[in-house]
Amino acid sequence: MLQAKPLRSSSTGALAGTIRVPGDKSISHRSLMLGAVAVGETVIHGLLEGEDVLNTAAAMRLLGAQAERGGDGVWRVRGVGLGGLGEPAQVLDMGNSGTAARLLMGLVASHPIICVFTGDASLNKRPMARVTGPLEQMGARFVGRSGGRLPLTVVGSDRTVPITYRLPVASAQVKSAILLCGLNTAGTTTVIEAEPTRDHTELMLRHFGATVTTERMEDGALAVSVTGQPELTGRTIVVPADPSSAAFPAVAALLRPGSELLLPGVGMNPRRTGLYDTLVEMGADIAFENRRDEAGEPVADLRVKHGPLKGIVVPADRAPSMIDEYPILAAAAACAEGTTVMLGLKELRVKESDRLAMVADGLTKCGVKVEVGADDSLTVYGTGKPPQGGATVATAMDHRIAMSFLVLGMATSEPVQVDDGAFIDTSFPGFVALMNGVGARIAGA
Ligand SMILES: O=C(O)C1=C[C@@H](OP(=O)(O)O)[C@@H](O)[C@H](O)C1
Ligand SMILES: C=C(OP(=O)(O)O)C(=O)O
Repeated sequence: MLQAKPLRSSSTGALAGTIRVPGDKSISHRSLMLGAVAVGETVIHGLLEGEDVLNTAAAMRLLGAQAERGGDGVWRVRGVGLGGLGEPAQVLDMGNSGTAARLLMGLVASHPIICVFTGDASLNKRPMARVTGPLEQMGARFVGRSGGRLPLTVVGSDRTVPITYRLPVASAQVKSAILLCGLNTAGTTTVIEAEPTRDHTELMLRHFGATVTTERMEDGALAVSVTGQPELTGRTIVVPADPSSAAFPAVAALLRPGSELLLPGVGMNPRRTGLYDTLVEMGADIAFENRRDEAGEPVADLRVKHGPLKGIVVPADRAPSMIDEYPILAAAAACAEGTTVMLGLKELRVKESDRLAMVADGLTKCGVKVEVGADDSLTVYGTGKPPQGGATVATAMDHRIAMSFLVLGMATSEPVQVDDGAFIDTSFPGFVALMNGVGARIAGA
């Protein structure tokens, strides 16, 4: 259990400089998992060394792969080959990370081994039936608590069967769990998604040598198929800076008069950039410079300058491309002029915390008028003036809630305190030092 770490963020002057945001969390998890089932060595540059990803690395070692950081900061994974994962002698503790738990359950399900998964108090509340259901259809078995929560035991099988599965909820984690089980299953496994979710699993599977096809169906949905039991070969991976983490310094720069920040090499996969589209629609001055591809993923250097923001309506169909960015968007909306309406936020209720409730409560405490709709929408009434602040906000073991309110505190009349900043290390180690290095005033409270 981490020690609670209260933090206080006070109003700042202009923010200026360059922030090198750490590596993409989604891509980092996947690079370790696929490296572990490939033949030969995978070399990973820029792996996120956050708690969530370090838990994945530890789990891959317990399953028989080698995964180590070299003295040069580069990670090297020596894989066991597809189908070669061994039964772990210990419980797989995935900490705070839904991605690690759900994707790894999929990967081990097609191996004849038994794995016990657990997590921290936040992860053990999150729904797992969304992955255990389809994986059971493929032939794995699960034994655990009622209600489909961790801790639970996966009884894997080397006789899994391919399925065609239509996602009942827009989730890249569910899609990926099924594709990763399909990877070691003879035949073709297909996942149909009505709304496109992040496609890092598909891109990386191809990079390692698997055949993955994407086909548009008559109703507009996408059918993503993986051909089972390919030969995967170790690769070099360059992890881009995480657009979900870059969102925090980006919004901070937008809010503070006179600011200009450069954020180099940020991942610009179109399935991840909904927040940036939204901020530009709100009037933000963001330049996407030097657009290029790095190891199969588009990246750009973001130059963000302060300027006024106006309220807008954010449509529900944009949610999958900015699902983790609503807390920081809400902080921006609180400082904008006019009303921002965010539609289709039901999934926010099952993240590290109930993000819809936590954001609404925290903003209310900071003097911002908000409404949560019965349709899981969030309306934030911005006045164009700095919100009051002067409150302590609860974070409920949620890194993104903590960072969002620390950014808000840079712009409020009185400081904003968060009850616990310890979980920031799950996704953005070094956040406080990097932000203070460009002019923020975040300190222990
Ligand atoms: O696949 C992934 O790496 C992720 C998918 C999303 O979750 P869902 O699939 O539950 O929407 C996102 O919220 C999470 O931070 C990372
Ligand atoms: C939801 C998140 O991650 P996970 O589902 O992996 O815990 C997140 O990082 O915002």
